[in-house]
Amino acid sequence: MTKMIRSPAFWRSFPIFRDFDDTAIAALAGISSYRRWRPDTVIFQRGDEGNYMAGVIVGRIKLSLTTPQGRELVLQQIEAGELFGEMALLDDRPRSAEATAQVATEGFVIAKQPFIDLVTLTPEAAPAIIRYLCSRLRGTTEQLETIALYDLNSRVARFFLGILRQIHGNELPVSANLRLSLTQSDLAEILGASRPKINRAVLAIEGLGAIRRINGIIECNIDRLQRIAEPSKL
Ligand SMILES: Nc1ncnc2c1ncn2[C@@H]1O[C@@H]2COP(=O)(O)O[C@H]2[C@H]1O
Repeated sequence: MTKMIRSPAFWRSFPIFRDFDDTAIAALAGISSYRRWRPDTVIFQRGDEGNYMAGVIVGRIKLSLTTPQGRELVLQQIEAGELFGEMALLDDRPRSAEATAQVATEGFVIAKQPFIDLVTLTPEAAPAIIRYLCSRLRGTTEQLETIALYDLNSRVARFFLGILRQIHGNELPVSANLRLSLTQSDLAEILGASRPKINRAVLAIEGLGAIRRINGIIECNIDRLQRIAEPSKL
């Protein structure tokens, strides 16, 4: 695995590093170290000092906020090929959310000061980081829109369509199959609702013929999902 994080192709598979030149890529390999996190490990807490950012090679990290009463909002789930913990590193403020490994996860960390030095020396870095942060802000806007403006059936439908777009791009087929590695509790955390309510919404969507669950696979009827996702278009 350490061999893998020395390879330029590995680094360029992370969109933020795609345009880095060979020197910068070699430097990245030199300032990063391999990490392995067991399931349920809290990697950092909100408010901690942030002296590294991290990336996922295999597995899944949850970024979330938790109230003192234990209510949780999942901001994002980070999968292979994605980074997290870059904000505290870039703005010199404490961690803005908690990071937890949801499953056995392998990844790497990049120490703060060497990364800042590298960014200062790499002209491609600033535009790449700006693009990355813009895409994160767009994700947050969509999440806010979904939670604030849509009822739960629409939220679930929008969630399925979001995953299908990650797989197929914006031109979705008429129907597509999904295999989710998430439980209904995970879905409840992501969509900001209780598990029983998510269960009712999934049943309602199934009752409307937009999905069919067979042996862990979700068969999606895209047109019906889109109608539920955007009820005003009905
Ligand atoms: N709104 C958000 N959407 C997605 N990811 C976020 C959001 N806010 C914070 N994060 C990530 O959660 C991380 C928490 O630690 P950092 O603040 O260092 O960096 C943060 C980002 O990587």
